[in-house]
Amino acid sequence: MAEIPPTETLTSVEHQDSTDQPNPSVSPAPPSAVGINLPEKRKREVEPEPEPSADKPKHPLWKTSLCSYFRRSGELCSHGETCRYAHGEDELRPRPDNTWDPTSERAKKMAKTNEQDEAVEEGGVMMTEALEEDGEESSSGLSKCIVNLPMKWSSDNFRPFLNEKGIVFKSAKKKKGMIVGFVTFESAEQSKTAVEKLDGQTVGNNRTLKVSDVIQRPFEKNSKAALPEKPSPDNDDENDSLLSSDSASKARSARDAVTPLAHMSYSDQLEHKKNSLAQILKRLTRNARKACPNGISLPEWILKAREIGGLPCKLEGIIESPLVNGYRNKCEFSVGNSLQGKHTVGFLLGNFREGVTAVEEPVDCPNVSRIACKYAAVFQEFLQQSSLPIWNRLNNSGFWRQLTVREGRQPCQIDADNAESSISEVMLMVQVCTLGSDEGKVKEELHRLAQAFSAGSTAESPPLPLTTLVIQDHTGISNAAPSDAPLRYIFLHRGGDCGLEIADDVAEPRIHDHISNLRFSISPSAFFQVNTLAAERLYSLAGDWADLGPDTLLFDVCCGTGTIGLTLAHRVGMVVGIEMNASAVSDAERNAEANGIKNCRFVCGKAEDVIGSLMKEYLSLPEKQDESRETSENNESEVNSSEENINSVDGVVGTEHSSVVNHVNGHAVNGCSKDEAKLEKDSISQSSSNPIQQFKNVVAIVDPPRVGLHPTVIKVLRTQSRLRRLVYISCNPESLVANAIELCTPSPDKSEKGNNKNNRGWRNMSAAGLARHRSKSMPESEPFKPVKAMAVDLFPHTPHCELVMLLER
Ligand SMILES: C[S@@+](CC[C@H](N)C(=O)[O-])C[C@H]1O[C@@H](n2cnc3c(N)ncnc32)[C@H](O)[C@@H]1O
Repeated sequence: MAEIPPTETLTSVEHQDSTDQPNPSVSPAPPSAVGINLPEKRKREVEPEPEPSADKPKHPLWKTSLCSYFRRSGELCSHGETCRYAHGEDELRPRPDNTWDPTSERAKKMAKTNEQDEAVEEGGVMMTEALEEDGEESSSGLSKCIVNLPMKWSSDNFRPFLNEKGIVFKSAKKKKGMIVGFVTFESAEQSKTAVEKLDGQTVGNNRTLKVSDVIQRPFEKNSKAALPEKPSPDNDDENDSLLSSDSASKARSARDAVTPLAHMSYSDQLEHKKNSLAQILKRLTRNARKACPNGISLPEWILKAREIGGLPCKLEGIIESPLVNGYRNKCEFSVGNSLQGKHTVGFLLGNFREGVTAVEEPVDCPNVSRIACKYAAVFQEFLQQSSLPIWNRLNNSGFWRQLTVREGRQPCQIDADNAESSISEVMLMVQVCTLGSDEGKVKEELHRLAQAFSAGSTAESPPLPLTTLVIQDHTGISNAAPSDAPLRYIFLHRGGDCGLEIADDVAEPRIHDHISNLRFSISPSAFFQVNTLAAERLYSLAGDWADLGPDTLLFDVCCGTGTIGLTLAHRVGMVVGIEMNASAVSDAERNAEANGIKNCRFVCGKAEDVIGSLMKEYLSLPEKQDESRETSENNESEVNSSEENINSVDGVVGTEHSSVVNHVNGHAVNGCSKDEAKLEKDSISQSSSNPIQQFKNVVAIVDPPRVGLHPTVIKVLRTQSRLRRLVYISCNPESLVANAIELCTPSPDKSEKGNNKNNRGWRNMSAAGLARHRSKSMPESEPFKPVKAMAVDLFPHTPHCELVMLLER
């Protein structure tokens, strides 16, 4: 485990990482415009300078960001030569992941060049789909991409623009949110004239247009007959969980796209992640300081932050992943055309909105197992001969969309050099869109596919594990399917001469994995951490920090298949798990039973809908009425008042959050519906007549999705005064920081609570700004304080990392 010496972290408020600055293009509206009464600006406290030392090794981020003082004043700051930040572009060095400080001229120039030129160099715009209009495929060479169009344009803006320029065309298409438009011509002459008239023209806000060839699909044959109807475009977002959006927006290889840190040694990767996390954590101190209401003294943790370089608490280090290569137990492979136009199963090289649909094979991606690569290759081979078309992201049409490979491991000592030997089960899930396809033909093709996978598995020696094949039917625009998308199951039983048996319409299949000697049954759509061995370390750390005992009631918020609660159940009196995905909840119940665990209850519902009632049910009990009545009444009124507050802000804030949740999960309701959640609420209130044990120690471990916790959940946790300890596990440190601002900032007294109705500027606020704003309406309650934090690397070779923070009060 690598420790962070406090002296190596930044020490001056002045010297913030420039990535901390709000994005200038989305700068928040001035306070007056959004009705926020900002407290008077606090006097900036001068923090000690780092000791310059010639023999000390340089900080890994040495001179990789511009000094904010220098940027503002153009002069050397008080640290002079010893400043770890660059005084000017000349001094600036690239970051360990080969990117540049995004606020530097160099990065801005590169971004512009990338946008305008790189996209149209040899590889075209990496748009490997052809435009098909009215069922007619464009003939080779008569389609062009126009790059660098305004993002907000749709076809309705694009076509009049072409007409205005006197361009004659057969069809033209442009999606909002993309910088690329597509035009098809009737003749080579029309195409030539368009290139002459458009290339190099400026449009909108000084955007220089480039005209490029669409990469054609030499491998695609007449597949029009099977094209389904076009679903309406409501979402352009691609959600390939492996694509590293923040590093390679247009990578040249799958390896660069999904494992952008793979060129670094593992110890350098850990150092890099730890330093990035430290920078993000400092935002918690800065924002909580800013949000602290006037007239209320700053909490001690903020005052003490200067002693640890501005961190809100000690960042204790980063726990390594036991497996560094081939660690992923789940890989989602997209189906698309490669840059050479071949049907390919692998990873997208960038974002669809930038015109990238090119998919490349998962070659040299060190996080993917050999087994997953092998099944991707088998599927790719199959697609070359299939009579059904692959999915076209541009037209939202086609049949074959995605392959997910999920692996289950036996409970054995893992040999890092032969990790594959522990993989005993494999679930293959193929996503298709059957809309408009002939059912007979679909059945035939699925049968052939099952045979191809079976043959692929037995062709290896020893044969690759293959437990089940699941077909997921999904008609949406993005590959992120809702958890209730229809499934068909094909069990593959090898036996006798026949090689396999296909059994349609049988009970939902599962695979199994092991954590802390427990066996977990996982259904196709349920969440399970992708790095099982590192997850085991994550959960045990969370358990250690939660200070558990037989008199502990543990709330496992966003519990998935119950992994955290079940692995810690033997250390507590009772676990209450909350999860919105119905399949995951039934997995959790099944897992409790299979492992003989009796002290767990799992509730299906959105945490924001059920947590208030659950806390009330468990924490307002008659036994300790005398001593707790007052508190519980207070809590009740606090929770109620927080609900009122939420409603008052919610027209804006709540809507925003739910739309994010919906967006992340792909669809409006993922798992339990609001009504089901309400039923769950009803069942909670009915069951409150049953005797429920009173617990002394109440702890919550929260493990939310990337967007973080819903504001209602934050308010319930904050205002439930019997909850003294909270362990926050996060795969997105930015949302942890935003949520912790609300949990840890002192609440304003009644007189200071501003009018929060006028929130028109919220869309432009950063997550931290929004959290500061929300903290103003936090009901009076004792804030938490950050006690310690630790990173756990679940995702070697990528910039991602889990972060755990202990909050107490
Ligand atoms: C990061 S996963 C953690 C799962 C589990 N703790 C584990 O480690 O396996 C987040 C989980 O939160 C669930 N989830 C997302 N939004 C939710 C909400 N609003 N309420 C309850 N659960 C939610 C997801 O379905 C997913 O299972």
